[in-house]
Amino acid sequence: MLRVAAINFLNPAPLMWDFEHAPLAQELAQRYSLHYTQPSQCAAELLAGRADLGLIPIAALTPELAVVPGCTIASLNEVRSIQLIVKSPNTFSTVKTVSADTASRSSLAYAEILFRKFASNHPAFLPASADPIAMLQQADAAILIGDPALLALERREQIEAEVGPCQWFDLAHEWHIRTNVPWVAAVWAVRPESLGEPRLSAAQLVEDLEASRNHGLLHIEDLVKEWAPRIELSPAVIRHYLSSNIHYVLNTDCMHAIKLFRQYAAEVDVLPALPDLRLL
Ligand SMILES: C=C(O[C@@H]1C=C(C(=O)O)C=C[C@H]1O)C(=O)O
Repeated sequence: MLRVAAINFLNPAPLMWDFEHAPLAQELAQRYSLHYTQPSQCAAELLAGRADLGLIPIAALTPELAVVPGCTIASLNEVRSIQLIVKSPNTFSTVKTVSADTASRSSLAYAEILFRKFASNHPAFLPASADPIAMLQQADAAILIGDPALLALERREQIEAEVGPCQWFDLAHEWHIRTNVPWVAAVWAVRPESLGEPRLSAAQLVEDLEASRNHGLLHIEDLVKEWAPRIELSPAVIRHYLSSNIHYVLNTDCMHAIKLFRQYAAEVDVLPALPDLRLL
């Protein structure tokens, strides 16, 4: 059994289709045991050896882990679910404090790169839970990721009525316009020693994950129906998010983007260098 750390946000739902739906869920349950948690926690579990496979932030990749080819959580331009909210009249270059959701790893490093490399600013990051009003009451800016960011966008007027006018930046878009590469958040990473006879082969793993993603993308309408009662977002927003905001294919542009992200993150001293990306 491969122990899998998965994320319980809306965006990985298409990747998880076969694991959560008939007809393949039962068969996959013989090869994989799933456990859902937050992105930062997935990485911690994989690195601590409590999981063998995890959907992990690219900020958490280390030389010991191999990237599984095929799937990713990325965005080609606007992602919606990663918001940097800046209280006016501050801008990228004047913000001094950023209240940041600790569920995130990649997004925080992207924000640090945007501040340090592209705005010559070095604000302090204050860890916080994902409550936009409380966050903006204690800092010049806030970073929200995942479902709380999507929900905050819907409550924008109410939030600004409490904390004053703000500028809302989509971090994937901000990264893309400065670098011209996709914004990549997460990949499936595996501890390579957990694969092979008599356990699962690498080829079977790649096949299972890609098939699940492909089936998920063919069932976007079913996912919209499943998620609409679970989250306060309109079916149209969920549909657009799953079919247009998030990009699920780990292509060569995304691989290049991961390398560029890690190179910049090392340059501005946010993450250790990762010169050789290990692919399964
Ligand atoms: C796009 C998103 O991707 C997530 C963001 C991550 C991060 O910032 O570390 C990690 C995993 C992804 O599921 C999101 O949740 O909004």
